[in-house]
Amino acid sequence: MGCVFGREVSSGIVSESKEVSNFSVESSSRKVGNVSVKTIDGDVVEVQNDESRKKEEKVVDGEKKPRGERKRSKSNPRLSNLPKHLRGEQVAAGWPPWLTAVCGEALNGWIPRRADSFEKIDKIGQGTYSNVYKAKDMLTGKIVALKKVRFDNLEPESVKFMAREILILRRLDHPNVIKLEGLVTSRMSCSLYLVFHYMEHDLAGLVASPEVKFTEPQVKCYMHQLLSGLEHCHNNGVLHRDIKGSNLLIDDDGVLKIADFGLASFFDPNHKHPMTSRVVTLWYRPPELLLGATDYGVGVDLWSAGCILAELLAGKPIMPGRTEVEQLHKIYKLCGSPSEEYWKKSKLPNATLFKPREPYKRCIQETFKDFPPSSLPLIETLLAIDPAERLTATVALNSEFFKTEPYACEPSSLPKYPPTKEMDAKRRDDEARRLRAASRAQGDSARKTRPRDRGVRAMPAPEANAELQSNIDRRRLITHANAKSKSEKFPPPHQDGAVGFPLGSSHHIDPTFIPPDVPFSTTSFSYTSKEPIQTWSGPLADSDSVGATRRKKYAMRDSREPSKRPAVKDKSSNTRK
Ligand SMILES: Nc1ncnc2c1ncn2[C@@H]1O[C@H](COP(=O)(O)OP(=O)(O)OP(=O)(O)O)[C@@H](O)[C@H]1O
Repeated sequence: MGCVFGREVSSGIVSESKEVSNFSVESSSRKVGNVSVKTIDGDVVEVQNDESRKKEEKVVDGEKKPRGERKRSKSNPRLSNLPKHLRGEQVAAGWPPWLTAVCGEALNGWIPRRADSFEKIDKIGQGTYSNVYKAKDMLTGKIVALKKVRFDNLEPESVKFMAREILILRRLDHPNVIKLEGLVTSRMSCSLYLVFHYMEHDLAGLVASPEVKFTEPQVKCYMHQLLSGLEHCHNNGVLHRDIKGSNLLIDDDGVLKIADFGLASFFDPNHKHPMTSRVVTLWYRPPELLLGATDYGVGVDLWSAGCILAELLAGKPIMPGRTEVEQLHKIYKLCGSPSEEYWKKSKLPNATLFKPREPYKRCIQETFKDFPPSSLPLIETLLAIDPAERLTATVALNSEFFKTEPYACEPSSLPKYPPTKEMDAKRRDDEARRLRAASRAQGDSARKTRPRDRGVRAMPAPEANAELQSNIDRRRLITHANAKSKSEKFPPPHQDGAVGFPLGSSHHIDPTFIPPDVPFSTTSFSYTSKEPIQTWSGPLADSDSVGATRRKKYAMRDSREPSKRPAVKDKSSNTRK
């Protein structure tokens, strides 16, 4: 239940909204008990019970708020504000009404693509709330990526966040930002597919690949593209809030595109709204978010960009923390602890919990002494503890790093890599694990066939994050609502026990958890350009425990989902996204 069946009136995206109105369609609404059924030309397009409809109206549509809560609101860039008659035209064109209600503006000029006008080739990615497929567009012959987004159309928040991603993607238009090329709605499932240009690689996969070692011009080339994409997002009032290697996609022409706007948010530096601090994958999360900031800006993305720059030069992630507490200590150890002035001015919610007794000294120059000298001032700026000192993407693009020889290479001159997605690295791990198991079965020591430790993948932050039980519960609700699509199910509640990470502690980080310095003395690293890339992420463990870790990780894949969208589920916090 809870599915909305979008009527597929045509295939192909049209560029003129006029064409949309050419469809003549009869629509009607009727009530069966407390359930409303809407039909268009005899097809059921929406089934909702009164309760859920009220909830949805209250949240997603300012005009329909119940009496007493109604306010004449100004145009809110976070929501779609399409006039009713245009919405009607969109419904007539085959868009599900709930979708036009939440992101009608983003649908303008488009009509829905039919699922059967694409041929699925392979599953190429699995995200927190999506599966991504390589597919062929049967109309154009183009290879595309189809991102199947999971959501429940009766859950206003779930719809709202899905809509936000679409609205944001439609507002951005830059060579270094992934372009949303169309939407597919299907009668058969509750899912919606987002159509993107197909990208062969992602930066995390390239960094993890044993064959790849970037030169300075290549690092500059990727960083220039990343910062250009970020500059565009920020200038258009969008914070990405999840910059990390696996969200930086690269095509065979070396073009980098920022992808996955699932956590992105509109922001207006002149009209600030509190936002959730539970964003950005742990290793790339800036200190202010770990300290609970809800008033932040472009600095969060710039911090992540600084982590990426250092990672590209080091060949491994620079601060792979396993918990929020450990992450913060890694930051203090490398970047120094916040100054007294910063503690005073920032008034961060978790400041009292995390103010070290003795200040930590900043040691970026010593730690990265073998990096190209022109990279150090930029790393220093991007990894400034005070977000105000990180400046902007535009300033970073004008830094000495890009003006000093050797210059950035052209994207087209970058090597042509074999497919190297994070997913490919996972496949490599699985294959290595299979080989180990086979050799163990033959009585061989598993350690003899152990592949490079480098294959042991990082635990992405959402997995390492502490989760709120309410988030998990909410996911379960969505699961039940979506029970139709079997393969998309989340694990039943009893399997959540396999997660292995503490639940219910996201805003309550137990300071007693900090062992005096044990985790931190083992995580220091030094970089020399001559060193081969070594084990680059995740805790080292013997082969057996590696197997256990991976089993845990896969068991966690679904249960970690809530942390990806903390504000959606984190009812205990007063934050808005
Ligand atoms: N346009 C694309 N071309 C090729 N692969 C893609 C494309 N978009 C996404 N992918 C692959 O699918 C994966 C998941 O996509 P995406 O990050 O957008 O989803 P998500 O559910 O938000 O994931 P996550 O939880 O990892 O952030 C990506 O890491 C990437 O490997």
